[in-house]
Amino acid sequence: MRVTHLSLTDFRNYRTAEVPFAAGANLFVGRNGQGKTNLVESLGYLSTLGSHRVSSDQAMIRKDADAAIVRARIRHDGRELLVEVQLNRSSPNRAQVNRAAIKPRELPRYFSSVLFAPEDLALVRGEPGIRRRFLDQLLIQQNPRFAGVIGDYERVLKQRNTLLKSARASRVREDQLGTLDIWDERLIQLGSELMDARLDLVARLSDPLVAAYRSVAGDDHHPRLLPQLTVFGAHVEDEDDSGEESVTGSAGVATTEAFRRALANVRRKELERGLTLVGPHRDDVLFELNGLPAKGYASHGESWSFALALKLASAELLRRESTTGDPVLILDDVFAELDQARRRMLATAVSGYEQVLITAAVYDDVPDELTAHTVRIEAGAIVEATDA
Ligand SMILES: Nc1ncnc2c1ncn2[C@@H]1O[C@H](COP(=O)(O)OP(=O)(O)OP(=O)(O)O)[C@@H](O)[C@H]1O
Repeated sequence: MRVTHLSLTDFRNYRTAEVPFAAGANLFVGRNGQGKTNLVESLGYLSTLGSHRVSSDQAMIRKDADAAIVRARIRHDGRELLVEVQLNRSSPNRAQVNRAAIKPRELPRYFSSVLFAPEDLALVRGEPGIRRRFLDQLLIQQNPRFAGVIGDYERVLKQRNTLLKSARASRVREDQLGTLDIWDERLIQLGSELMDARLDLVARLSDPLVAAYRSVAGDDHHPRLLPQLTVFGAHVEDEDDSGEESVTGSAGVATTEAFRRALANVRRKELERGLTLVGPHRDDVLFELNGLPAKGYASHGESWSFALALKLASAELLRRESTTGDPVLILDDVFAELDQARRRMLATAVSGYEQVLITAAVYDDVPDELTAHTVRIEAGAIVEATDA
């Protein structure tokens, strides 16, 4: 799929903007702080309902405005769609497809993009929550139904934690906590569905990741993704305190059963701490490079290649498995970080995509084959668009 036109209203530093897009590579250049990232961020938002820079939507609404509108004309399989989201300061966001209202969470059914930016280094170096969010976002892109599963799980988790906290405060005895069992069942059901989906996703990402790593780094490295599930750790901890190999993979034990046993094992601790200690909200996925954890061992360049390869692998998966076809690939501020050889390799790696959007402060950082359609941006305005 590809974007043919983007309209922005009060999005970040854009009052209004009308941006035409070409098929293939589109380069957005301009000095620092002019609005290049803002522009591609708007398209990232349209497909994931999130920003790669902020967790709150408020920052994306232009200062002094009440609402921001992102409207994109999309072409896929010979059909045109008008996809739109409105971010509101003081009321729920709204979305439309061809002027008909839809739930915002349905947007990934209509528009798909994968964005890579320097912030993605945190995928490798940051906290587990960043990796969980990455997996969940990809799950939702592949199947928007998961937004509901994840939302429900988080709600049940919150309610269960409230119950555990109040039990701790009033020192209620364990056997008086009948309602906890009811919450447990709901938590287990939703949590197992999420864990299974993440395990399956990680398995499907593995081969594309190896191929993508080779395509951007050229080295014969072996990147691996190893799921770390707290419910398996807790289950085996009881029999073997090392808990080492216990935490990776499903080891043939159904996640539902593992979750149930893990909750039973940690119940006393949970009542002491007033917190749910096992489940997908505490899981991680270990990124390994040549047998060593990337976090803490990989060099800056290797970590960067790992994060980039993960995003390219995601794009490949969406391309293979989704009805939306090729996602729009977005490379935000990427080329400045790479040496000449890697710039060329990346240009080759992305050349097969129907559309690639690139931002750069320095035109010469971007390989020639990606500069055919160049748009110059200054202070939240398109000042020039040229086709080679
Ligand atoms: N909600 C907002 N309202 C108004 N202006 C905003 C808002 N959010 C961000 N900006 C402005 O947008 C500008 C940053 O734009 P952007 O991040 O797109 O820069 P860029 O062109 O990608 O720069 P760089 O090359 O440094 O990455 C800043 O001047 C910032 O103050």
